[in-house]
Order: sequence, then structure tokens, then C-alpha cells
Amino acid sequence: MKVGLYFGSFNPIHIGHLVIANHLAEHSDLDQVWFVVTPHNPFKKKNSLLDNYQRFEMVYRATKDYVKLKPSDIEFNLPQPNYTINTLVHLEEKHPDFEFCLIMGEDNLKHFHKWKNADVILENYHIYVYPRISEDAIESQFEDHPKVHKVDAPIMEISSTFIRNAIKAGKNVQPLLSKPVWDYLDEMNFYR
Ligand SMILES: Nc1ncnc2c1ncn2[C@@H]1O[C@H](COP(=O)(O)OP(=O)(O)OP(=O)(O)O)[C@@H](O)[C@H]1O
Ligand SMILES: O=C(O)c1ccc[n+]([C@@H]2O[C@H](COP(=O)([O-])O)[C@@H](O)[C@H]2O)c1
Repeated sequence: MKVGLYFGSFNPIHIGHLVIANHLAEHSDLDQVWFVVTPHNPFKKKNSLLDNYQRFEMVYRATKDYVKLKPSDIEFNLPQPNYTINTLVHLEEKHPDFEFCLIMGEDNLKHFHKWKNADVILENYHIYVYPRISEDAIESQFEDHPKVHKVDAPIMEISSTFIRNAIKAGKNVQPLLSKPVWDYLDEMNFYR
């Protein structure tokens, strides 16, 4: 089975994330897409981050009606901050029969050279890159790399930061979240 790994904080998961994951699951050779909920992204402060299990619960609720989309808590018990290379090694040991690939926005590819062991990741994993609007240029080493595959997915310029700030300001963000996520988040009074 070929699995695309979609790493993120998902604080909260929004329809932009879902549209991309579903597009990859339906229009590429991937059999499944796993949302890997990251406890601590090495590039981000943990400030406004909800508890791991609450972010996982939102991903679980968002994906439970999609057979090809799965939540993953694999990083919860790995050392923090979570370096993707460590998670990949761990996943290979746990699922030796699966083929793992990475799913990444064009914006992330632009900073990919700063990731821990970026060269090792690229040597061993295919990366599916979807378009994002961003100002920095993609490094030429990645632009035509045989392991980097551009995917023509829709561009959805929504961010979790925007959603958190809008909720705090008392705005209605319901169209940006799937209903089960909105219901949970509202019931739990998150981000207010
Ligand atoms: N609207 C979007 N469309 C496509 N990809 C997205 C979108 N928003 C975030 N992503 C990507 O999804 C992955 C997980 O997102 P993550 O939750 O970490 O980011 P985010 O929504 O930008 O959150 P924040 O605003 O809290 O930084 C990252 O690779 C990120 O680049
Ligand atoms: O391994 C690294 O060095 C590394 C550095 C930055 C980010 N990542 C992973 O990339 C994921 C998405 O990053 P971001 O910044 O777009 O939220 C994040 O959840 C981490 O798992 C990984």
C-alpha cells in the first residue's frame, strides 16, 4: 500500500487541508493519506497550540467519513521537537510493507533544505508537492528533482492562524471548517 504522509500541527484542521488530502487520495497513485498530527514542529513556537489529543480529535472527526484519509498520532510518543526524519524511520519499522511518501505545499518545499537530514529524506522518499501562493523561490535543486512530483491540486488560501484569530475576534468561521470539527471546537470553546 502506498501512503502519503501529510504532516502538520492542524491547530485546527480546516477545509484547505482536507481538500488537498482528498485530492491526493483521489487523483494520484496514493492509496491513503495520513494526517500526522505533530506535537511540536521544530520551526514553530508552541504558544497557541492546543493539546495534542484535542488536535488529533479534530483530525479524527474531520476524516472519519473518508475511507482513504486517516489520522495518525505516531509522533505523540517520539522525542520533541518532531523531526520528520525520525518519524519516517519509526514508520518504516512499524509498517515494513507500506511505501511512504511525503505531501508538501510549495511553500514548505522552499524551506525544505533547512529540515533535519533533508538530503536523506529526498534520497529515500518521493515528495508530492501541491501549489501554494508564496513569495520565496523554490530552490533549483528541488525544482527538477526526480523525487519531487508536482500535483495540480486546487489552491486554498486559508490558514489555521487566520481561523484562530477570527474565532478570538468573535467572527463566524463555520464555512472554513468541516461540520464535525466546528461542532467540537464550538462545544469545547477552543480559541475564544
Ligand atoms: N490552505 C492550505 N492549503 C494547502 N495546504 C495548507 C493550507 N494551510 C496549511 N497547509 C499545509 O498543511 C500542512 C499542515 O498545516 P499546519 O496546520 O501546520 O499549518 P497552517 O494551517 O498553516 O497552520 P498555522 O496557521 O497554525 O501555522 C502544512 O504543510 C501547511 O503548509
Ligand atoms: O524535520 C524537520 O526538520 C522539520 C522542520 C519543519 C517542519 N517539519 C514538519 O513539517 C510539518 C509542516 O510544517 P509547517 O511549518 O508547514 O506547519 C510539521 O508539522 C513538521 O512535521 C519538519
